[in-house]
Amino acid sequence: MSDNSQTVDQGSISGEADESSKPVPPEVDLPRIEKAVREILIAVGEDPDREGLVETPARVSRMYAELFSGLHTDPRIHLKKYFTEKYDEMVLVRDISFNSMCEHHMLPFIGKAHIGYVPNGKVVGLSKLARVVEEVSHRPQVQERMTEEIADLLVSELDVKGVAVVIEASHSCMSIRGVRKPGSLCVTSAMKGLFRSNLSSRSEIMTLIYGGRH
Ligand SMILES: Nc1nc2c(ncn2[C@@H]2O[C@H](COP(=O)(O)OP(=O)(O)OP(=O)(O)O)[C@@H](O)[C@H]2O)c(=O)[nH]1
Ligand SMILES: [Zn+2]
Repeated sequence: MSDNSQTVDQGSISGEADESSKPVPPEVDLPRIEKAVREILIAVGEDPDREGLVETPARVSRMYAELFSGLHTDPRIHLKKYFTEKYDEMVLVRDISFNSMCEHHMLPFIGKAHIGYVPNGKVVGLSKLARVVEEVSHRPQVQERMTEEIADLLVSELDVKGVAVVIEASHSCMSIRGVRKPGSLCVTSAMKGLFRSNLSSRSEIMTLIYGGRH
């Protein structure tokens, strides 16, 4: 077990540094997670002191710190910096890959987000949309809420004329356990402003997202 200092053990195996080298948010209680993981190992009938598992609680605690890092960040900051442009046509960033954790089972759901918007004078750097996805996905989530949250952020921060967020993901909780349906894909969309009110804008953005691919 590590002490309370929140410092991150760099790991003893070379090449293992990527996950553990990320800064851990000060709010995350690594020793508490370690303790809980050790308890789970005992509860499922494992010996947490056997060689292969000795480092597992510490490793899993760092992993959760990373997977839930979005609980301690504010994605709005990425939308504060924008460019004033006259461009008032659609902008689409397609195929933004993400991984999130379903809040029902704490298992990953993995997929792609597509974000389209029509600016109202404010245009953001394209990477900022991916940064928003990163932060919103690194929380315990359900796909529908994640989709709405991204759309709402663009409305509130950029005052866009319209935003369309489409997310497609496969949920491990449906493939590796329970109903066991690998290959099923969940598709959600949130349409705001003119994408909600104007059918032709809506079908145009869907064509830009899926055109020629399905
Ligand atoms: N709507 C929605 N459901 C989700 C999401 N992630 C997981 N789920 C579902 O959450 C539900 C939880 O159902 P419960 O009946 O409480 O839990 P369970 O007994 O483990 O359900 P099964 O998965 O059917 O075995 C399941 O149907 C999951 O497929 C999500 O992002 N959105
Ligand atoms: Zn689940």
